[in-house]
Amino acid sequence: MTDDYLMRIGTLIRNARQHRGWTQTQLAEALGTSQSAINRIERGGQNISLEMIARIGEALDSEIVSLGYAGPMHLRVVGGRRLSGSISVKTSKNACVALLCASLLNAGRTTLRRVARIEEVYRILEVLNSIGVRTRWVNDGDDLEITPPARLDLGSMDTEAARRTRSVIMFLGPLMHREDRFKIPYAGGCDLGTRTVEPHMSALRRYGLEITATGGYYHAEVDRSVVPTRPIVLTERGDTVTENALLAAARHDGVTVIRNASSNYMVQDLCFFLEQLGVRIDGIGTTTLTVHGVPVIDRDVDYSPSEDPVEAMSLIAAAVVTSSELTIRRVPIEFLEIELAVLENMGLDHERGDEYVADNGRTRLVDLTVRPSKLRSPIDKIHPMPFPGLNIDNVPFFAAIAASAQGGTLIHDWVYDNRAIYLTELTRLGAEVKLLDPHRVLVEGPTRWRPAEMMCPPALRPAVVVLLAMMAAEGTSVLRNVYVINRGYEDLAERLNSVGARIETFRDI
Ligand SMILES: CC(=O)N[C@H]1[C@@H](OP(=O)(O)OP(=O)(O)OC[C@H]2O[C@@H](n3ccc(=O)[nH]c3=O)[C@H](O)[C@@H]2O)O[C@H](CO)[C@@H](O)[C@@H]1O
Ligand SMILES: C=C(OP(=O)(O)O)C(=O)O
Repeated sequence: MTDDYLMRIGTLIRNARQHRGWTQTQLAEALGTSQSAINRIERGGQNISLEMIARIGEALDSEIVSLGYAGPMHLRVVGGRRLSGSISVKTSKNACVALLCASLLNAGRTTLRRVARIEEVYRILEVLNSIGVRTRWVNDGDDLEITPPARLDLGSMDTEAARRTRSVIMFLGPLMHREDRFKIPYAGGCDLGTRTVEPHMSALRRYGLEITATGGYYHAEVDRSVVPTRPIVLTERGDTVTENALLAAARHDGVTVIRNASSNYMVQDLCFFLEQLGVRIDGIGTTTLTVHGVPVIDRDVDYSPSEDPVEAMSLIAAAVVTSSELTIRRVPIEFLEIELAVLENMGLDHERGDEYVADNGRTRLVDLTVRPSKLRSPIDKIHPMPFPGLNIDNVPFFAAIAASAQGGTLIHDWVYDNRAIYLTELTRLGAEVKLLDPHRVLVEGPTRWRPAEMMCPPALRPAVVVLLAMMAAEGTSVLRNVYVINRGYEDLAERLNSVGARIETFRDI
């Protein structure tokens, strides 16, 4: 129990220190102690006095390191309120994590602008910091500066942080350029059922990377005599597998053709970033990418990842279920066109402003106003496809929207083994959601939402869907343990409150 308590305090201190952009040495200096003492404290290996906790809190100017903040975060939602005004979409989790991994390709300093301050980013930063990469938040904490060391200390990798994300799998591509042998922990993330890594292995094998998965680790060994002599054909058009293949190709001395590549938003952001690193890529936005690799990359670069289409979809769904008029700014329209076409057919009244370009200079954005509408169920089923299909991560939001519409909607989530089941949680808030089989739910609307007290489903998007339903339900609901939401959304409760929601954050002691 004591050990567990010390670990939790240690993690809070580490998070607060990284939030400030400080190294362990900087914090040690501020406290007049040694870096090794800070390291022990952060790992929960040292008894720590209340006075020391207070001093650390003061040094880091952090409310986080104060008593009463150690437990999991919960939300109390007073629902039935209309939203109004405007809210801006933040940069995407999935591009940010890919770019953080990609920064390992560069010996120079990488600056990423307006990086989403979300738990998934923090986990990858913890992993990067633990292996010796220096990262610091600059410009009032908006931007992130990343400088890798000449040699990584992979033996010290923070495996606990690594195991909490799926994204760590994208270390494979960059690390194979730096090490002949290395290991990374099995990738984790949401509980969505089995997620294969086989496509990653078969793509990277073409660069001589052999992986054996034993004892909770992927053990990787690189045979540098093996290089791709013909196009790499991905066995799945997956996002992170495409990114891994790109990361491998980026520093390969030659031209690689990647076929059946995902052309989804995070892949495009990664391509634009690689271009800044001097890697030429033909075919961005298509399923065939031709990468002209550069063996040594050493540049100070500055890149602005684009806005998150899934966050935009979440906000559209928030407006729909609460029957609100809401303007959503900075919507990456190219990645929401099918969703909007479906919603239009369901009767959604909305208006798009003129297009403008995102800070990456490439992605097209619009401001979108959603108005209260009488929706009817779609004639056909809702099902995702790799881009340019309806986004896989947007499917769960259609459950909440369908529950607000008149009639029955079939949602076919063929992609994940274990995600559709979480949509049945909406029944606890009054929706009629029937699980037909592990991949299909039938939603019968409209719903008279009612409040409930619930645990957060262990999957990001279904968890947000439950939160949205709570916002629609008149009365007070409680959603417990929302780490999974914070994994992908920055200050969601606070931002929704700024447009009229009433969501309070609280924690157990
Ligand atoms: C960090 C990151 O970017 N995560 C995203 C990425 O994860 P990521 O790219 O890691 O997704 P996975 O590789 O796990 O693919 C998701 C599921 O789709 C299946 N699959 C995928 C493509 C395909 O052509 N055929 C197929 O069957 C996979 O077997 C798996 O069951 O893509 C997912 C699908 O868009 C998103 O939910 C995640 O938010
Ligand atoms: C499933 C998701 O992400 P990840 O790949 O990070 O688990 C998601 O963003 O909905």
